[in-house]
Amino acid sequence: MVICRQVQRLARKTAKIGLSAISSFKKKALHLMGCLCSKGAKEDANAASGRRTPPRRSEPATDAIAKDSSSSAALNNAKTKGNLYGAEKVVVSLDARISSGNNAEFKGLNAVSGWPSWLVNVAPKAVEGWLPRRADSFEKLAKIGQGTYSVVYKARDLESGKIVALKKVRFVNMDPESVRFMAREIHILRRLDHPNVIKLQGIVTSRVSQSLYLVFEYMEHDLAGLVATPGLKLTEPQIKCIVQQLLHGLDHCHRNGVLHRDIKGSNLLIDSNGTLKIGDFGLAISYDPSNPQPLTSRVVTLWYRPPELLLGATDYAAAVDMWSTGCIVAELFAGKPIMPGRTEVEQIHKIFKLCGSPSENYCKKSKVPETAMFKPQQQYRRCVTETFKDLPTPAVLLIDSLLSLEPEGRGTATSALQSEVIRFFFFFALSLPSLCFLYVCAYAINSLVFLEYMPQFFRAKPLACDPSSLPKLPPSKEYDVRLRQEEARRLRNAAALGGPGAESVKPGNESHVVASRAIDIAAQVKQPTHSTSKSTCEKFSAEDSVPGFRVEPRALPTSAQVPECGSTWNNTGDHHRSVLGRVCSSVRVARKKGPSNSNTPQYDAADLRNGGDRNQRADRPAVSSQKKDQQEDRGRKYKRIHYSGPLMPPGGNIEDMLKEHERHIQEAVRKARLCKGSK
Ligand SMILES: Nc1ncnc2c1ncn2[C@@H]1O[C@H](COP(=O)(O)OP(=O)(O)OP(=O)(O)O)[C@@H](O)[C@H]1O
Repeated sequence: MVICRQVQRLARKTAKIGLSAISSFKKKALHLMGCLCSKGAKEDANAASGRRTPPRRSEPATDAIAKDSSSSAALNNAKTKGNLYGAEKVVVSLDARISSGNNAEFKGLNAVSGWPSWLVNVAPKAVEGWLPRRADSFEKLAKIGQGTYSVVYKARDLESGKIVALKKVRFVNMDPESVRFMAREIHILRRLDHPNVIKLQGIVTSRVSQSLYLVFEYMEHDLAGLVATPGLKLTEPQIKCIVQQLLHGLDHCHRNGVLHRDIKGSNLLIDSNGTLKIGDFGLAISYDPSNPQPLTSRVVTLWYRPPELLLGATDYAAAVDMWSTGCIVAELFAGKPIMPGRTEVEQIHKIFKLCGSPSENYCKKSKVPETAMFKPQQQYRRCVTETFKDLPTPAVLLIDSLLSLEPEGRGTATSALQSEVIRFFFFFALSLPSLCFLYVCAYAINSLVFLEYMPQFFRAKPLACDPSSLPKLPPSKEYDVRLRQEEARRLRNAAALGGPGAESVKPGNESHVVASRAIDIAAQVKQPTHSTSKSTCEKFSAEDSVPGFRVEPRALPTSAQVPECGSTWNNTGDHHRSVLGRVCSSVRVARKKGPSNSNTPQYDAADLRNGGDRNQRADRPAVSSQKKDQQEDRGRKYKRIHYSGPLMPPGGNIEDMLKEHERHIQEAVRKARLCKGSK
């Protein structure tokens, strides 16, 4: 009887699960339909083929994506969030008119609703169904982050009393292309809804500046800041917990046809409860695996960029995010970035040194003809397992699979999480003795299907901890680490030069203690933070300063550490330090020697924010070298054409080029030293 009842209950539960699975499948299908006609992807396609997408004022880049959010479901959703996005009454009245399909009328309504015309004219769908929040309904508390295109503030929502993050995005002369790319970010954010993906809560328009504020839930930490916390060593269960959340978030993005294309520590935000959320969808794009479109290869921050993108691939998918995930997993265990290349050339060299030279098959399969040229003369053997031999075996297996040169070898976020499903299956089967045959099946499936291919990372003990068991620390961000480094350097320079400020760091002086403490802190910082090309963002308008909080323009950090190439990583190893940031752009050097990229895809303004200027942050040192130009003319910056393609001239020799490249770096470092000495 008991067994009978249990079976009945089980049947009912299964039916429920089945129904919810069907409805979630329907939802996903709807999402997918939305992205099938993604113009974001088309734009990338145009960019890759060298065509410039003419600005179409009535049809923004992300128009098609927005069809999804313009559905009555999305509007209903907006209604439920009436307070956040505007008064419910107004949204309801919008609903009727929008559904009439009169776009012009909608634009007018939006203008009436308070959206600036430069936004509704270019990207009406981005804000469809939402009403703007007023800037004065927030109180800025502090600047907490700075990105390439944005400044992030901690703020208080005066209506709800909640603490939020305001990401301020400024546009240059309301350039329609930049607005369109911004709109794409908004579209993508509105489509995603998952506990491990940052939620866009609303948009604030500013009357006094040509900018928008995106309102997000406030997150205390980012992973880059956490990893760089002096003295902090994450335990294996904590690392598993972080990676698991990251994979869940990525799984949601990929299932919804979104590639993030910038997975890195500073974009993985963690709140005070230990919940990780993927943030910064500025480079994200909608894609349809069944109808792939060429995409720009100039995405993903250099250290986390997969080999195929470095080689100029334009046909790629979710595997690019999986490579970055592999770099993150290894970084969490090693306590520092594993492949901190200074240039694209150095980056690909580091990859080959760790993951082995590409095979003949890889070169043949690669759709980028230049791949074969990158085959180093000296054959590198893959040494991922040796390099990480001190790490737990399941972790090494996971890293090894995620860092596959072949994108197909990296698996998917779903497959990386599969072992979890199996664990659940085990539990389920064990809890019902009458169904113990399921246990046998589960075991058989697991050993046959997964044991060989799946890293058993999440199944092996120790298991992932609960997010609430992640370290409780004061708010820490990559930005905080940078500030600490900058302050230490400033004090160090002042002491060395004996100039103004030197007095305050004389021994015996109390400030000296402060200075040496700051230097200590900088010395303790385990990981270099990523300098970004914020030349333009560093000029703050009066609007940026808030009472009691003055925002000072800051110099960029110029030093970072570089571990020995090919060295073995462990959790305790000392970090090699080296001077960076003064390196001339060897990428430019390489390109100067190269052909005039005749057979290289040209990326036009359509992808500027995406693969062009925005991505310059990826090539950090190269960015620094361009900083001056950018300061000179921000407007012109948006007109520059960037391209991705061969890093080497046809017939060139990779070894010679690397030697030449190294020589240029050494020369630049020597010059910088001389310069410093002569001051
Ligand atoms: N919701 C949030 N809560 C707290 N801090 C945040 C939030 N969103 C972003 N930040 C902080 O601001 C920084 C910059 O934000 P974000 O990455 O979104 O901007 P970006 O211009 O795209 O930056 P980047 O060019 O570095 O990718 C992040 O690294 C993070 O530390």
